[in-house]
Amino acid sequence: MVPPLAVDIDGTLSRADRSIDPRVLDALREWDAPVVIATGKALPFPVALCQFVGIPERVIAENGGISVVDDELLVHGDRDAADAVVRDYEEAGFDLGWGELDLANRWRETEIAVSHDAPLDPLSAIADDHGLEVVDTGFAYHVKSPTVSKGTALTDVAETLGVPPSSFVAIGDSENDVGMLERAGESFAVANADELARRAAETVTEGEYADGFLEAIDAIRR
Ligand SMILES: O=C(O)COP(=O)(O)O
Ligand SMILES: [Mg+2]
Repeated sequence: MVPPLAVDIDGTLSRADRSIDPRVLDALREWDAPVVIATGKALPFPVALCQFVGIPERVIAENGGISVVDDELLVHGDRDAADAVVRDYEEAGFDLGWGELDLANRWRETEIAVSHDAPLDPLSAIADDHGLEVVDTGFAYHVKSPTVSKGTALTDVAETLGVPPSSFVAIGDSENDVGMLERAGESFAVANADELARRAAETVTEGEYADGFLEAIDAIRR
């Protein structure tokens, strides 16, 4: 029997350019236990990934701000708080860096994503003033509640599935994965992972990106 899997998208199921490595699609579909897709992306992205892969919709989105598992929706974060940070950031002369049609935030309900091209220092200072924090996923900055993470969401999702979070294997690549890497019973960081994820994971794979993911699930199966 394989254990339930909690897996990040960008940097873990993807190639370096953020495209999904097609080899992971069948690997996820064939995994013989629950798969939870856990991402910083807004909810429609992991839901669509589950549908296109052909597995039940079990997802943690927005870094734990919102989750779906077996027909149940769990909401933890507060988009209004993040919007107040955006207002102050824009009043100070900065912008989120996504252009006019901001698809990164259009369907986001509990936090705000900011482009890596936007300046970080003023964003961190303003978020701090509002009691929020900024996490860097390696692909974007996310302004979020410090009490919400993929780890706190994994605890709730696991409860809904009727298993402890420690029954999961978690695989990720960045600081937004630390909470779930810590709560899972077994954890892997892919070789391209940032320092915080590498430190939180029990094992760092030799392969980068999806190569690392495939290596990790092979190791779990053995
Ligand atoms: O949306 C991001 O910035 C990163 O997403 P991820 O959590 O799937 O790596
Ligand atoms: Mg990632």
